[in-house]
Amino acid sequence: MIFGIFINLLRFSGPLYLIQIFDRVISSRSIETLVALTAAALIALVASAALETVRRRMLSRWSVWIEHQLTTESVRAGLTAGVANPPVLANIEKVSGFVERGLAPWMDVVWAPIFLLCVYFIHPVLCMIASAGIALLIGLSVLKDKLTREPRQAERDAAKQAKEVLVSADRHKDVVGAFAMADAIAGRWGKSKIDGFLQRDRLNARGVSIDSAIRALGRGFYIVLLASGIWLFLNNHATLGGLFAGRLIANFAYKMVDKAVREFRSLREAREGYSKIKAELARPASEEPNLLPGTPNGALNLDEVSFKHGGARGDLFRKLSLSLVPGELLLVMGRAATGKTTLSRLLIGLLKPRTGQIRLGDMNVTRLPDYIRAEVIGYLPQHIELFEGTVAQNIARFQQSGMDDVVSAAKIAGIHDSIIRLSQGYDTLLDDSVGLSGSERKRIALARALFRSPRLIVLDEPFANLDSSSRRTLEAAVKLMKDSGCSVVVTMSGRSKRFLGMVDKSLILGGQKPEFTDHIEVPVQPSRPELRSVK
Ligand SMILES: Nc1ncnc2c1ncn2[C@@H]1O[C@H](COP(=O)(O)OP(=O)(O)OP(=O)(O)O)[C@@H](O)[C@H]1O
Repeated sequence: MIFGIFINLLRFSGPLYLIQIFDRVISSRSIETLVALTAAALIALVASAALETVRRRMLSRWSVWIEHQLTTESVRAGLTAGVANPPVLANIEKVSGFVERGLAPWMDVVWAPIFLLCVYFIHPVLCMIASAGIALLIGLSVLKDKLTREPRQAERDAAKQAKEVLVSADRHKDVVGAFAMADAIAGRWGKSKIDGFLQRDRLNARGVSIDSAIRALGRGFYIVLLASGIWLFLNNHATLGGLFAGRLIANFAYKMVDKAVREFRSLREAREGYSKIKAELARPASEEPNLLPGTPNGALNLDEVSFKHGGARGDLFRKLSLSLVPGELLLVMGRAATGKTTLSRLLIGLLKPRTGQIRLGDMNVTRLPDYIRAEVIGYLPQHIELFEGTVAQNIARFQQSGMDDVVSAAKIAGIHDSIIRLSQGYDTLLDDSVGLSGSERKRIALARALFRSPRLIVLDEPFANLDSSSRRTLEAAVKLMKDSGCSVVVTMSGRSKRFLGMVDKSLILGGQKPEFTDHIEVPVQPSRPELRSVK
């Protein structure tokens, strides 16, 4: 704003120069005055340009600073909450974009009334014409914003939909190929694209006609102002210098308003974005982590844990209690959709129990800071996803790490030999060209779970789709983990007799007792969801 004061004060050098030239130099015919005035006007021009440059650089740096301060933290918070592209990012971009391009015109526009007041002192008629022109300009711009808002949003939605169709097709390209779905998907994409074109056409139809009216208004404003100035001059109501200076100042005011209203949409979007960011930042911070000195051991305790999925009618688990001492293995069995994955996600702290507590050692798992949780809990999800990056980066979870930890995890997971046979060994990039089998990918994911010897490891359906040799490797890995004092939770919907020899405790979900547990006495929990637990 301070820069704006000087930049706008310097603008008066032009009108003052005109008044002096027309009303003084022409009558006095003084060349010295002409040279001195011209030099002063040029100096003012250079000073104004320099100030404008500095102001722009400051605003652009400020905009980068805003993004830098907020985006990384927002992405981190979003990813922690399971959202890869949090909506707040778009709001941050709107605010920083406005600061870079729209803020200067909106700070300058407060000068428009001051300029109009100066025109009034030159002649009230000029001021009235200028004010009428500016009022018309504002009216047309508000109308344009109103008429184009809806088709603009519809066009954005259609473009987003078209993009999502392609992203989803890319993610499931095997299915697309196997079921010859290319035509159907191209059709869906084309429909969204055509919707987008139609909306853009509506947008253009409305926007273009108002834009033409605004352009015509600008030219008309120039002509009417000149004509009325000449009329005033001819009737001796204004001097020639006053006429040109008045026109120039009125033009400044009009241009300022014009620039500001062009940024009207970005001002509105930035304001909305800013309120959303503020609301996001004002959310109560999550409860303080219950940090205690030392690393938790692998003792796992579930104390009357109940859980309900958002939108579900009843609890999936009700008052579930169990405990594991370090080195014990809990086998969680149950048919499809009985809650094995949900329980795994509760144990690793990704879901929060509705009531009750899950503790690892003395720490409440759901309140553990992410970086500690990642150190002490390993997880093998049911559906394996590896990231674009090298094998070593995937195992080390993209953390800075020595190769010793990576190789040791790969060895326990039984994948070391396969990795060193790859063209670049641990530095091989895991992209589509790497021919890894499903079980090899699973073992890399297992190595990622075992990286730096966690205290609790949760394996969700690790035996699904494994051949007998891979099963044996996995069983050996589980045994090694148990022997090192790590608590292990394994979910399973099938049977594995060999594996049962290692199980210390088991939990049956869904009330259906698998036949291979006949020798175990199973107490039945009466309330829904028919949870049974056994020792
Ligand atoms: N995000 C969610 N929102 C609402 N309900 C969910 C959600 N995730 C899972 N469910 C429901 O919770 C129940 C348990 O699902 P879960 O995936 O935990 O079962 P599961 O035993 O692992 O199944 P499967 O063996 O088929 O993988 C199912 O009825 C499922 O529809």
